[in-house]
Amino acid sequence: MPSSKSISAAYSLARQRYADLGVDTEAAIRAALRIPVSLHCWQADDVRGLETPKDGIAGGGIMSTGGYPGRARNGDEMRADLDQVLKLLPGKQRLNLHAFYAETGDQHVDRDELEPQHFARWLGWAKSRRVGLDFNPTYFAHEHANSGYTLSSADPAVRKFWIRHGKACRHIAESFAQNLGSPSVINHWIPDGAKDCPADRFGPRERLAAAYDAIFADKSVNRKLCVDAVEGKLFGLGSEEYVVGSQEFYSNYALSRGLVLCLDLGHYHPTESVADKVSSHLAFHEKLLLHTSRPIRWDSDHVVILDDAVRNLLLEIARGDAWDRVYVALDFFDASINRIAAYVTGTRATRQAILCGLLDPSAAIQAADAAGKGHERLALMELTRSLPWGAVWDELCRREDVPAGADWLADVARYERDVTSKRA
Ligand SMILES: C[C@H](O)[C@H](O)[C@@H](O)C(=O)CO
Ligand SMILES: [Mn+2]
Repeated sequence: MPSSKSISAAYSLARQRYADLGVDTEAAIRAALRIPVSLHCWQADDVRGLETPKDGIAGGGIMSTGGYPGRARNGDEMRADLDQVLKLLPGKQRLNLHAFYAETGDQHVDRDELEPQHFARWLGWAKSRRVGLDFNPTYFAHEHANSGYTLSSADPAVRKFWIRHGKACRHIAESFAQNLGSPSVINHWIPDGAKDCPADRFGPRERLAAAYDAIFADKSVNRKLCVDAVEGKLFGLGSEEYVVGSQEFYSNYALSRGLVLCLDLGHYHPTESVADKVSSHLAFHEKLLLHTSRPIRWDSDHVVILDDAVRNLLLEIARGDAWDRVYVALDFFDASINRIAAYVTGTRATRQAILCGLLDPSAAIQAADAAGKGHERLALMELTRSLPWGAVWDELCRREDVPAGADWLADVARYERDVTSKRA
């Protein structure tokens, strides 16, 4: 358990070490704290949603596995858990809600009839915590998703149902933004696809483009408040062979319609570098939404750690000075470990990657490169791996009055003893 004094002492040595490389740690700390990270609400309850009591897992292309006790069972428990999580995190956080976390009491309200009032309790919580809200339509875990196709379904009734849902969600996101004074990023992801070779790859994609056009045709929604994003992937559970909303589909769709493109670290072939995609997309797209996640062999949505994929992604944003062109959000769900610790680990790792990006001695590295000294560039890049960023991180935590190092584990243990272990 590092004392405040030893944290400050280690920091002052680290500060000098970075200064020698032309890096201002004070500016990096300030910037790292300012960048909002949007916490996904669905780690709290294993992506089950609040609509109706569910015994099973959420159907539709994603799955949380594990049986660690203490998952949140209702909105109040989710919010209590999130309060605990927020106490352990430095910096600015947002909350990312999914539509099936609507709270409608005893009344059944189907997805196409959702309104801002059904999220009043979430909004009240967000207001009192001074946290911005982001949003997602829930195009899965519903009888109209059972065929494996939603917005791209060949059945016009199914398609229209989901179009109405998408439209309803945009109004909800807009109202969050109006009430909280901060634009709400709404991310559209659908599970549509085929387990095996489809007979027709064209039809679903043409229908999907038309369905989205119908959703985004609603000009009564202010696109400065409701920031629309679309998220593709390579494959999903049950859509191993064919994903209608592929990366290529969404890249072209977002560009041609002026929407934000979402890149999820779990959505590509394991050898693809998402970091390398950033500069290609930002040469054409105005903004990107980044989902930090951790795929292990497949899109398994493991808790984010400070691995090369996450570090390189945020480093790329730093080197391109593209902080105001990205939204950073989390996307993982692990039911096999304490869920509060999962949140804290994943959110801290994401913010640590942001800090590491901001601490990069890019100017020195780029100067070596420009001088044709590839060996110096390489050596400096290697040096960054052993620079004392951890001392800067601890200082950042100290200034925010949140536990440094792994001291937060004691708070997690206390909360588990007093709260989550008592849940049946
Ligand atoms: C629950 C989210 O909508 C989901 O995780 C999505 O963002 C995704 O990545 C699906 O694979
Ligand atoms: Mn995602």
